[in-house]
Amino acid sequence: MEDHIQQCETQSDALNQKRKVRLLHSAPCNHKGNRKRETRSNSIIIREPRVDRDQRSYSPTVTPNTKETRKENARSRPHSVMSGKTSSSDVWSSNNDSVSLYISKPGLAKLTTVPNHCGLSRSLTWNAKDCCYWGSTTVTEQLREKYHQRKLKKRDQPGSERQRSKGGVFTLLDDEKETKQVEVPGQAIKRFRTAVIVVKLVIRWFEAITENSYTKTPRTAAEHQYYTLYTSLEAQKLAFNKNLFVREQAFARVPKWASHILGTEPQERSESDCRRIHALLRGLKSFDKFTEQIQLSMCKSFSYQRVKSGRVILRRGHVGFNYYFIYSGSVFVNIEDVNIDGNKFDRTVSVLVRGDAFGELALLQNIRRTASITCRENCELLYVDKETFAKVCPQIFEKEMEEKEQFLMSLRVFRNDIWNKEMLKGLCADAQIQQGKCSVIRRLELDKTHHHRKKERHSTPVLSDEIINIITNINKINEDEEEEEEEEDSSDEEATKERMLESMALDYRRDGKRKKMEEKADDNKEVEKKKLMSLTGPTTLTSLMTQDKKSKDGKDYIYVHIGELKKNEIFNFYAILYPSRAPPHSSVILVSTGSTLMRIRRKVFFKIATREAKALANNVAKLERFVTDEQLLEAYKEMASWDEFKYRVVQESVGPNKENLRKKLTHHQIRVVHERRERSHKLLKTLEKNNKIAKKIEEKEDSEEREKRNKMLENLRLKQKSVSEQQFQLCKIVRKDRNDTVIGRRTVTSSMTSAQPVNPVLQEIRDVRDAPALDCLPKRRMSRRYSQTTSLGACLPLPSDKPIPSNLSLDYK
Ligand SMILES: Nc1ncnc2c1ncn2[C@@H]1O[C@@H]2COP(=O)(O)O[C@H]2[C@H]1O
Repeated sequence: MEDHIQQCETQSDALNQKRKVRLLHSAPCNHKGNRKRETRSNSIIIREPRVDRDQRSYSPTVTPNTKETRKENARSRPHSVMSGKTSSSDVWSSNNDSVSLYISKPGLAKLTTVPNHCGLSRSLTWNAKDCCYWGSTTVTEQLREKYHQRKLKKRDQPGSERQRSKGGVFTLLDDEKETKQVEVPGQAIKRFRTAVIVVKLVIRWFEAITENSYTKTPRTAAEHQYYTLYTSLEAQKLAFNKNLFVREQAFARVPKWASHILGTEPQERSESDCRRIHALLRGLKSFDKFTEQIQLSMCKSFSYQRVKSGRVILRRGHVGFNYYFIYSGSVFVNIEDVNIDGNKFDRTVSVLVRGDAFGELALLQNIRRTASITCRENCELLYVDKETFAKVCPQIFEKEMEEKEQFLMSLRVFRNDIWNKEMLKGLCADAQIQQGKCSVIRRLELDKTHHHRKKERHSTPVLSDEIINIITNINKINEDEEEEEEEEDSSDEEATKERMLESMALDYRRDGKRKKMEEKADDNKEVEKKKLMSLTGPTTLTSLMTQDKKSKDGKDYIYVHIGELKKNEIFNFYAILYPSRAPPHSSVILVSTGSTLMRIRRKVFFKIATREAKALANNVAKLERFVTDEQLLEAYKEMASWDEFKYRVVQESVGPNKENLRKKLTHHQIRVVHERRERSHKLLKTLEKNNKIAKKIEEKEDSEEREKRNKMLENLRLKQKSVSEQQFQLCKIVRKDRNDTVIGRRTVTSSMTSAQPVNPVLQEIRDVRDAPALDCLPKRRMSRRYSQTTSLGACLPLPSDKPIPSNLSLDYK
């Protein structure tokens, strides 16, 4: 806009130099002052206007609408020309130096000149009944001077009527009544500029807030690893984000029509609009739990918001105003935690995705936000305000609360006689329902004898990288801590246990890949990450294992899957209640795989529980049976030896693969191969000899000899047959040794492998098969050459001068 104005100013300066005021009128206006369609026949062009100061009216010079005048007008017309229909109160203006047209009444036009520099404006009026403004003009120096003088004069006059516009542009009002109210075009531009500045400032302010939200908010470990993986291009290449290709994602965008409806005021939304929005949102998990009536009333008042990845939507401790639904994208739920050193840090407890909702706790209980919500991916949110929420939602949440209460009542720990309704309500209010499966993993310390064995194993009992959120630093529990103190403090153990639950909604696969990315990160990031790690402890299985390896105690740990959490079971209850009393084997990890959990905070539990309730919990917890470390170790040993046995059997029956073979080839073996090769040469020579004999016999013609010859031929054929047989077998063995997957006739049974007793004939054939090549090749390429040579071995030459009888099969290829 500013550029445009600048351009116009330059143009008008140029026109100023010509000292010419040009006003062009062409198409006539109708009686309302609106411009009629231009018809050449009756249009007029007004040029070189004369301003009659006394009459305050404009007397244009009328020139005929000829071809020449039109051409000249076209040339002189600046870019800033505005044209179009005029109506009452329209202001046409191009820039501050231009003469503008203001239609105050139908058929009455006011001309306002606004000199650029001195800030003066001049209103002129003329009858614009049949006129249309087509051009721009400039105020002459002389005119400007006069205006200036007149302005000063007017200012000095005590009773003079003078108005000062908001934009600071003066409007000299004429004595005549019709010129009293004049809208100054320059003023409009000024206002526009002010508006632009305000908008710019607001945008900058928002940007600053957004920037703060990104940079000043400390990230949790989960956030950090997510952004490390999925924000850098390099990382994206390495980590394939399958979610980007999930079908649902393609459709999970609020369509344009819906965002348009959601952008309107609630009172402007029609019944059908609400129905359409309702149809769109049906199927969202947390939306579906409301009755249709509530859903419709929500649709009436929904607002729509897009939030970019990394933005903080809610901050813990803030006052709650809205209740949010996630239409697309996902968010992190972060709470504050305390680490071993007593430092506070943010920890991701959950990831909410499309269909989830958040922000109800603060509204329902009239408290501050209990957690911070940060955008994980770009999100589309729909939210209702506090008032609407208060009107429609509480019934639903009451129902949900009842369900939670019912569930708690079904548990032994929350017996009716000890836990009254109020207490249960208190628990349920804070409790979160979380989705996830619950495999229980435990860290097991291996003894020295098993340290060795473990290395031999080719599979570990650890589930996989999916098991990520691990409890740590169990050994550092301060055992002297008083029980009561522990109840109050959110101690390390509590944090540890909470971290177990953390695992339930995170994307473990991605987390697992984090380590690789960490290695690639720059120094600053490394430092940051180390700081983060020191706060939160390792968050991936890989990092935990690395830590275990590095630990100075020299102990060897493994992670064992010890079972599944069943319905109505409480996870590691005793250790959660009394961390200091818990045996060291309580290093248990809960791994999410698909069930629904209710998560009660230990702190809240102790806050609400009475003495009896605590005693009851204690009793229940004591009934919990965990396998001991010894039992686990025993089971592990058995498993390890079973694994070893299986491995050995497989090795023996399948034989060494190509890679292993290459590694295992010793000098001795190479020598053996040489010897075999020589023997195969000998065999070939014998074959050739036989062929020569056969030729000689054929040459002899007498009948006596013929019989002999026939016999010999028969013998030869038999020999040929046996050779081809040998070659066939040789092929098979060679292929088997190459570890090829051979289909149909090529398939070699395990009876042919080295693990089986060796047939002397086959042994001979083996000699042949390994004949060429291994000697002259570098070790690195041996296996390849080996395969080449073995395939060559399958094509050993046969006596070619006699056609092979049909009964001799060479169908071994
Ligand atoms: N552990 C959690 N799991 C999932 N959502 C949570 C958890 N803790 C808090 N929230 C949500 O985060 C919101 C933060 O604001 P509120 O306290 O209003 O309401 C909170 C819940 O909706």
